[in-house]
Amino acid sequence: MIKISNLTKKFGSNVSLDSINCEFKKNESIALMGANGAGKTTLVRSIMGYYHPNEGEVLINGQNPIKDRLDVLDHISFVPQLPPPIRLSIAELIEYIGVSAKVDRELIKYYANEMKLDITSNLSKSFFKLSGGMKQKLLIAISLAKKSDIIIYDEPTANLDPKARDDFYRLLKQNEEDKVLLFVTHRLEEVRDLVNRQIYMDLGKIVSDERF
Ligand SMILES: Nc1ncnc2c1ncn2[C@@H]1O[C@H](COP(=O)(O)OP(=O)(O)OP(=O)(O)O)[C@@H](O)[C@H]1O
Repeated sequence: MIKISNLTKKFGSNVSLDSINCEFKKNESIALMGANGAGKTTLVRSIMGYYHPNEGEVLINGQNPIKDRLDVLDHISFVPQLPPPIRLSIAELIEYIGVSAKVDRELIKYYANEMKLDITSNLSKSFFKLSGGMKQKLLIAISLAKKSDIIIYDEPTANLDPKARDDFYRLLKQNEEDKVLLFVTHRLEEVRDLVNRQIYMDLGKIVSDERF
């Protein structure tokens, strides 16, 4: 589903991705790990077409995420490390996602409820004014409701309390079949039951890649 060939991304003279070659296939759930600055987020962003590579390419189901951005993003659910500064109210955001990404609004509410996020009494509240954990819960609910082939999480649990993390991992376990799940994390112990492949990056390279 995702094929990364000889991918190099530099910022100035800093090589953030150094000739990465890697494939992610259906039913693979990958923990992507490595020290701060190893290149994990740059790799994730390259998969989503945020960056023009210096060399090499990414293909998602044969499509280029820069040239075919909208088509590619249609297949991806993504929750970033830090929630974006969205100024819409929760009701407006759900409506926007429902229309633009054709996500079932009721399913968003269902997953929000499963994540113990009280949407109903917060509908008019600005996303911006939610707590860090509430924002993350809503983004997770949207990511699950979108029913994408590819789910990418970049350290999504930092703001979640232990109960919410358990809820999240339970829902994810129910949703991983027939998908690629790419999970950037520093806490392997939390996702060990969820993943079947473990990749370590260091200095922009993949230094270990194990399936189990
Ligand atoms: N937009 C950018 N402009 C300049 N340099 C960048 C940019 N994004 C990332 N880098 C650099 O690329 C390298 C890899 O950063 P990246 O964010 O991919 O690391 P990471 O593995 O996700 O780290 P962390 O675990 O801290 O999130 C770092 O040296 C970082 O400074």
